Amino acid sequence: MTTYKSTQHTVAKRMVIKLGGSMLVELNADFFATFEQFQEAGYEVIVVHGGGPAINKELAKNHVASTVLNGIRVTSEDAIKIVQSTIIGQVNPALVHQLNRAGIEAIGLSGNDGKLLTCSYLDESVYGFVGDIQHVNVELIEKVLAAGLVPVISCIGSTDDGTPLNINADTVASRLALALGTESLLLVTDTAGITIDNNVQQIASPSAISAWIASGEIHGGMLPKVEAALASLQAGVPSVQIVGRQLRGTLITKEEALV
Ligand SMILES: Nc1ncnc2c1ncn2[C@@H]1O[C@H](COP(=O)(O)OP(=O)(O)O)[C@@H](O)[C@H]1O
Ligand SMILES: CC(=O)N[C@@H](CCC(=O)OP(=O)(O)O)C(=O)O
Repeated sequence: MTTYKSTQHTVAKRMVIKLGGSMLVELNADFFATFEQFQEAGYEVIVVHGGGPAINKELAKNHVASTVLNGIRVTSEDAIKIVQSTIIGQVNPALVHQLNRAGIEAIGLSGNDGKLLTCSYLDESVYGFVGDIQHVNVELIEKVLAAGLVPVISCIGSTDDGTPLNINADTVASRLALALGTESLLLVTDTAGITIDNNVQQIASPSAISAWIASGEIHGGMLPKVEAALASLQAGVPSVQIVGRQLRGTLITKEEALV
C-alpha cells in the first residue's frame, strides 16, 4: 500500500464525498437532503466521482477492450480517449446538473483544470495511461470553496506535458482529502458498506481488512476503496467511511481505537 503524509492541519467541518459510478444514476431526494444537512451544519463539501459503468458501456460501444487489475483499469491509448470523454463529457456535467437542480451550487472540474491533479504514470508497462497523483493544486479548490461553490471533481489527471491519465476515483478522493486537510472522507458505493457473509460491517480495522483481502472476501472494486480508506486513515484523516447511498455503512478504524 502506498503511504502518504498529510501536509496540512485538519480543517474541521470539511469533507470529501466520493460518489461511485455504480450509484450515481440513482441519486435521490434523501441523498440531496442529507447533503444539504451537511452544508447547513457548516461543512464545506468537496465531491469526487467515478464512472466505471458509464466507461464500460462506452468502451464496449466503441469495441475497445480493457481489463481490470486489482480494481485498477488497464488503460490503453484508445481507452484513455474514451475514459476522458465519458468522465469529463458525460458523467461530470450530469452530476453537476443534478446537484444544481437540487439547489446545491456546484461547479465541475477535472484534474486537468487549473492543473488540479498533476500525475506521473502509475506503472506504464502494467497499467498504461493510469496516473499516480504527484501534486494537487490546493489553492484552486480553496478559491472554489471560498466562493461558496461545491467542487465536483472527476478522476482524470494529466502529466506535466498535458497527457491525460486515468485515475481510480477512490484514490483521487483519498489524495484530495489529505491535501485539503479534511476532517471526513465518505466513499459512497452501491453496497451498504464492507459486507462479509452478508453482514454489513459497522467498523473495520486494518488487520481485519487485510484478512478479508487475503480470503477473497474483499475483492474487485472494493480493493481500491479499502486501500484509499486505509491510506487516508494512516495519513491522518480523522474519519473515513465506506458507505451506501444512505450515507451510513462501515467506519474504518485504527487498531488501537478498538482496544
Ligand atoms: N466485501 C465486500 N463488501 C462490499 N462490496 C464488495 C466486497 N468485495 C467486493 N465488493 C464489490 O465492490 C463493489 C463496489 O466497487 P465498485 O463497483 O468499483 O463501486 P464504485 O463504482 O462505487 O467505486 C460492490 O458492488 C461489490 O460488488
Ligand atoms: C484507473 C481506474 O481504475 N480508473 C477508473 C476511473 C473511474 C472510477 O474509478 O469509477 P468508479 O468510482 O465507479 O469505480 C476506471 O477507469 O474505471
